[in-house]
Amino acid sequence: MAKYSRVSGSVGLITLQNPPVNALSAAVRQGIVDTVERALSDPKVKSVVICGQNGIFCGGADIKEFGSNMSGPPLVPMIHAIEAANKPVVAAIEGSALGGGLELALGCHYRIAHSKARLGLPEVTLGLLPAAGGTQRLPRLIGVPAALDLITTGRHVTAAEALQLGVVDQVTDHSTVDAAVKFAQSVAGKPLDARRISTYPCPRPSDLDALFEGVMEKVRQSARGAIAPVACVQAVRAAATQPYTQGMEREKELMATLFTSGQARALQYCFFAQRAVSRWSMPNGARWDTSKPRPVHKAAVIGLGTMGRGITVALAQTGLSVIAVETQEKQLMEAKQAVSGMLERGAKRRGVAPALDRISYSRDIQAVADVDLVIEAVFEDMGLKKKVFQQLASICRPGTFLCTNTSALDVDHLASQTHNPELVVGMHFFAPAHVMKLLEVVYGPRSSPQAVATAMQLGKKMGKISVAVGNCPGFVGNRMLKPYMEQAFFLLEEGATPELVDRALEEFGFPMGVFRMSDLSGLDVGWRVRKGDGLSEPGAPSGQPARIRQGRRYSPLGDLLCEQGRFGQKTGRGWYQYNKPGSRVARSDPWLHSFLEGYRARHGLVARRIDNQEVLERCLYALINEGFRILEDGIAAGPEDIDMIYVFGYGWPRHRGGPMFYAGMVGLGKVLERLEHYHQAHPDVPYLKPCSLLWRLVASGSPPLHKWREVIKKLHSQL
Ligand SMILES: CC/C=C\CC(=O)SCCNC(=O)CCNC(=O)[C@H](O)C(C)(C)COP(=O)(O)OP(=O)(O)OC[C@H]1O[C@@H](n2cnc3c(N)ncnc32)[C@H](O)[C@@H]1OP(=O)(O)O
Repeated sequence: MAKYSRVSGSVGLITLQNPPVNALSAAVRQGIVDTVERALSDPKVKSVVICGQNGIFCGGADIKEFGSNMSGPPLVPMIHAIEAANKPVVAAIEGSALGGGLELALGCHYRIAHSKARLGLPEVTLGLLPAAGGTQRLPRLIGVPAALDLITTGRHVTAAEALQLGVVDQVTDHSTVDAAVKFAQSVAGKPLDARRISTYPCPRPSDLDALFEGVMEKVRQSARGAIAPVACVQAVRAAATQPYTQGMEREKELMATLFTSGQARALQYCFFAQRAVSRWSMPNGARWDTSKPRPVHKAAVIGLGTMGRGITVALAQTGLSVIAVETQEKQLMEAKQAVSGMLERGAKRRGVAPALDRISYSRDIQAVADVDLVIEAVFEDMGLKKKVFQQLASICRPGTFLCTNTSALDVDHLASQTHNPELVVGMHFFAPAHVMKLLEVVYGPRSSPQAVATAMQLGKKMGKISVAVGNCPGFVGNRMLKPYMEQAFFLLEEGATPELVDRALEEFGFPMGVFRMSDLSGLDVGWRVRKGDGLSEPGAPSGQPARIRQGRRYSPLGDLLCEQGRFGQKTGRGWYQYNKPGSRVARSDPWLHSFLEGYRARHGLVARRIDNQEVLERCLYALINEGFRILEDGIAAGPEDIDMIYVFGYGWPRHRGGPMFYAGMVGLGKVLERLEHYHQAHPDVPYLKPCSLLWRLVASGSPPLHKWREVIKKLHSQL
């Protein structure tokens, strides 16, 4: 919808009305067409202002409409009609002008923005391109290199940057609509030919071919198989090399391919899933909309290793007062220096003052007595964490939330060390904690809804995608990683190399394959966990075959590498070799290959040819199967939670939507059939046995992902 009024005697004011972001739904587009026509045909109206209600200009096309049959007037002719108008049209930009919203503004003759407004063409993040003339008008207005940057990254720019680039004509700190109306009056009757961007020649850089080749190369590398960024470059190239009308044809043609692509569906799913996970629920019925968080002004971090330092930085940058505790003097001094460095670098990047004075450091845990919330981040050892929780329970004032940063340990067991287990939750950060977007908020059976709500809200304030999950070994992310890694090890035993497995996963879109990732995070991490689980020697009972543990197939390959001191990048050797300890460039290691050959010979294993498809099916379907078990167990409330954990914490390619979405795209029947096939071939690998929820979903006709919750609910009610 769009409201029309006449203001200051001669200015037609069109206000877009579609809360919350004034998206360009069919009704809004119809409203714009009607009100523009009305303004242009009213002889009293000499100029026009377009604005959005509630302080936001326009969040772009209505993404919800993309999945359905589009009706209503199309954007392109609507924007052309505005540009062709014989009265000046001014866009008054408050809040956001994004996607189709900015394209609408580019069709106007002038743009005035509030200083706090953000502008951008984020279509690429939805698997699309700015197909309402954005790829053709923006390069004509601001030049090819700047347009390529905005269109291929989708980044939002501030009003100040938009002014500097020439996207807007004026920035105001006051009422944007008042400024636009005044401006519209001042330009009434002035010639408009020079204000129609589509008529501008596109500035042609002298090194056009080199420029586009360079950008295409960069985009291909960072896109990891995503098609939209490549199409964006092709569309801008058309603007630089062809007349406007032909450029528009090219834009339309490229958009047609993207619009119906699986990648666009996946990315648009991610857009909504990212927002859906904040509407959390627990199996006991507690929910985001009925649980009130308590404000947190002062927090404490216990333990200033890598994780504790990152968490301290993230809290301070959020504006909280932080007490950072480390009992070892040397560690404390080192941590203080490291935290200050991180804060200074972050502040420099963001052009703000570093939040150094928000942190006070202490060696004495008693210093946390009056904080609202504590995040314990000591070494991942249950004995040590228990001791800290017992201390916290006696030191902290009543009502203090006690959170543990653990990647796998039993949150409920820690809660039982305190007098108030309802105040305890897990906050599983990902390294580096001040950079990584994911936070798993882990509730135990006794965690109160208020504790969960408070941790979720704190995560949001810290700029994290917070996902509430139940308590089980590994929670969601690491629990699913186990079968994935296990399959990768088995593939090595059967004839693959780390290079082959990693290449398949990287071509799929992961930034790093499983072995390169393992070298980065350190092989000793998993070794410690396996030892704790009694899997790795010497915990395993003597006399049992080397490749069987606890009655199931086991690969000791990772343990054997650790026994050789090959912990990955930090020791300069792991699944790959590195120039020196700490170096990041992985090189193939002949030692590893002959080690694998020797291992296979010792165990009577005959190497066979393994292709990319088998790598993907075995690693990914085993991981997905565990995802279904997690849903079945009620550890995650829905598939969106799992998908966002994998997209934001584990490098799952966003254009593939997350593991559960991917399973739906492949077809649940196919996933089931391949799991059955592999389980028959490897009956001693329980992770390959299709779980009952997957069977049930297939039996109920493989419903679309948004209907899975109904099937899960039925399953739970029958248990
Ligand atoms: C021919 C094709 C031409 C054009 C193509 C396009 O224009 S594609 C769309 C391009 N636009 C975008 O990508 C912008 C997406 N929106 C945002 O980035 C943010 O929502 C925004 C506008 C910066 C506001 O952020 P804020 O944090 O304030 O709110 P939130 O993100 O939680 O959104 C609030 C609710 O609005 C829904 N929503 C937002 N944008 C759209 C949209 N374009 N279409 C439909 N719905 C949108 C969002 O899902 C939230 O809904 P809720 O139910 O509350 O979760």
